[in-house]
Amino acid sequence: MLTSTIGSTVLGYPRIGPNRELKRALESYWSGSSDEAELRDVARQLRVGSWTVLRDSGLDSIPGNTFSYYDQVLDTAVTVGAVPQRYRELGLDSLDTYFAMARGVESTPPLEMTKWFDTNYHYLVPEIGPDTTFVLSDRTPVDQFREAAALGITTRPVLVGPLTFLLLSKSDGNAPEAFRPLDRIDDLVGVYADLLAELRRAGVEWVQLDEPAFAADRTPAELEALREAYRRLGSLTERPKLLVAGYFGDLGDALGVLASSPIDGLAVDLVTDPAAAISLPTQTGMQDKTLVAGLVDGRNIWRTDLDKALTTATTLLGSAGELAVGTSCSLLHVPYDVEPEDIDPQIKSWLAFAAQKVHEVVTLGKALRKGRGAVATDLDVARAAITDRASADRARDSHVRVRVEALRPEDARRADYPVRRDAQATTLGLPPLPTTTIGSFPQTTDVRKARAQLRNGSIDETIYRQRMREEIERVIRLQEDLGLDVLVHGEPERNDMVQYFSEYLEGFTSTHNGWVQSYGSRCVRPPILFGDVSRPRPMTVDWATYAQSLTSQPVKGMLTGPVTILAWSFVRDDQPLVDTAKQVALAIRDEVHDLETAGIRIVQVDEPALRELLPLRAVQHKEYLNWAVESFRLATSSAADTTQIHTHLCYSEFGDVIDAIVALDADVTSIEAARSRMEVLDDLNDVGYTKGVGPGVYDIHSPRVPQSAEITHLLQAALQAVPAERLWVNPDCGLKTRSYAEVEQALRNMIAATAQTRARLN
Ligand SMILES: CN1c2c(nc(N)[nH]c2=O)NC[C@@H]1CNc1ccc(C(=O)N[C@@H](CCC(=O)N[C@@H](CCC(=O)N[C@@H](CCC(=O)O)C(=O)O)C(=O)O)C(=O)O)cc1
Ligand SMILES: N[C@@H](CCS)C(=O)O
Ligand SMILES: [Zn+2]
Repeated sequence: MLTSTIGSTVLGYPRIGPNRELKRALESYWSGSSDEAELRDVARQLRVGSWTVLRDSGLDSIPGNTFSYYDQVLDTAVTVGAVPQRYRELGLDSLDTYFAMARGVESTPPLEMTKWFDTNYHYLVPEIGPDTTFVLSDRTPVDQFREAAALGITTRPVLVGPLTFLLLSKSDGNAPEAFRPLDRIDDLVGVYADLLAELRRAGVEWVQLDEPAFAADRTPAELEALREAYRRLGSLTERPKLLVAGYFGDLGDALGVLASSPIDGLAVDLVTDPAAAISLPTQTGMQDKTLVAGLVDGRNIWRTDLDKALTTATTLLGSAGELAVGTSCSLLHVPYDVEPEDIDPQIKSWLAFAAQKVHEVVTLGKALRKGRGAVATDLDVARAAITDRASADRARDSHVRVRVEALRPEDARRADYPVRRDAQATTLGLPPLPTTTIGSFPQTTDVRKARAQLRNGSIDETIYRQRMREEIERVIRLQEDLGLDVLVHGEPERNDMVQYFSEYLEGFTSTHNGWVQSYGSRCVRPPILFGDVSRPRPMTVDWATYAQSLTSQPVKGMLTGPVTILAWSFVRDDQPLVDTAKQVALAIRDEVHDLETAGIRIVQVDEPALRELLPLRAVQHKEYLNWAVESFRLATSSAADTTQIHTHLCYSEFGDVIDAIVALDADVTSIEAARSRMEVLDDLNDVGYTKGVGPGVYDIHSPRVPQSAEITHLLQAALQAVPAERLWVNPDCGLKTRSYAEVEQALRNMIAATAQTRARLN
């Protein structure tokens, strides 16, 4: 009989390394500059570092198996033996087979990658079919438990739960139409049972099974599968205690199902779903379980209001066998440590990154166990910071608020599309099937190095700007040489399409080392939006006008839209997102205006995160889509009829947002389509989209260079759905992660395919 409690814990921890050690080790291994032993050594040091920090912080229960070389969903696929045949056939060793699934190899593309719920983290989509042989194939969770144990540290291995794993998977190529990966739940649970037995034999007391898929709408059959799976797992004779973690929102009916299952603990996200604090005490079945109250926000970087958290915890006392405290979700989504950051001291005092959040959880745990007096100093410090933030003048700007108040519906409306279309046709004079790109050209080592040199003071602003201008000129000449119709400046000056803008805007601050994993070795430093947003001066006009001065072809101005700026920032939590979105929209609107005044005739406002912020529950979709669309329109509607507004969306699951894409009212929409073989065009027709559209004709996420015949084929398919007058030709996203060699050839082929298709038009 196991008796241990959980006390205080976090549901997961960052793994890229406090100084992105894993990124560097991975990229060095992939480039052949280091070997497997060196990579494994870095990985081990990172694990040991995290376990030690967590142990020394005083947490009662430490999550294990939170390290991954690329992605935890991919790890799970490998653990349960779900490696598609095409990767097995490559004949690579286990690590390289794993990386082939993650990144592809010359002959074989990678697994599809998509967003992890409504976060900016991406997972690899497992492929499951009726013939997938589930078998326990990898013992990493057991090995890592032993590795920590050898250091005297007891961990609680974290696994993606079996339901969430299958609900995030897709059917493989052999599956009949009616097959769903969840049909295989019984077989998969068998493998989890084997793994749980091995973990128990290794001495594991608690295992955490993550089931965030139940924060989204689920069918009765899926809830039934949840009940049955945990009935089976809970009934095993040889197993550790089971803590099931549901996060990212309201668990709905799954809460009752889990509460009544024979599991030992339930972790609930009280940050995204504070109402659970009211429903939990009424749940039957919790009296013999541990409730981990997720009171510390695992996804945002604000200091926790500890008084409020303790009040919530107090209401939960007695509603479960044990009341433990934790983070709302894994800390994977926040940077490691705010302490070394050179942020304005007042703002810094409002923040908590992973290390600080661990301390908050420990403090809450102590307060619950020993009383508030035991942590009085910590509570005082937190209270002072919360009060300071709530009353800080710098978070409020009366000019911004007056401007938002004065907005009228017509500020977010342009003239009718036919009027704009005719005006733009006259001023732009583009050929049929105009060719363009999505904005970024490769971010070369030289460009990044120049930015690093500017940061460390070894070059000054003048030299930096000169280097960027040289890069812009190179990109313009290349596009002219290729024969593109609408050019871009290539975005060399941007560290990131959101961070760059935040560095110009009032109301934001940014970090030097606040990296968060986005996928694999790729990281972002989400800016911190702490106050009212405004744009004191132009952000892109100099670069765009410089590019335009080099060519007679139109150059597209390039901006990021309000929804994407919010989605990829740490956003203030003291006012509704819609209010913040309007402020950001007005800042972008000012930039659109200035670009137009400076002679830029086409402006693209990217909204790749439109789908990402869509709430997990359908009942909330309408409200979100309304404000998302309105903020885009507010950002773009001051444009003259002659100014062509483009937008760009690059994730393929458009279904739930397709009407919103129409409502954005952009003159031209570029959209991912190559992988779905242009099907999205029919979807757009079905919802009455009648404006310009640029379905991506090749996938920039792969190093593979498309042949012109393939592109011609796709263009022919596109012309079945869209008349030539409305069709644009472009890749499916920006080119920043590719090399010039790939980009040049791919674009050459795209232009050749366009020429061929144009020749057949008459
Ligand atoms: C389009 N996507 C984006 C998302 N989110 C964003 N915030 N931005 C996006 O573009 N989400 C969805 C998709 C896919 N996600 C990503 C995320 C990240 C990358 C990527 O390529 N990241 C780069 C880092 C980009 C950056 O901030 N660059 C800075 C700093 C560069 C750097 O590390 N410099 C070195 C020194 C320079 C040198 O010597 O080379 C250093 O500081 O140590 C910059 O350019 O200044 C990454 O490398 O991870 C892509 C898609
Ligand atoms: N303009 C951006 C959009 C990426 S989604 C780029 O080209 O990188
Ligand atoms: Zn894109």
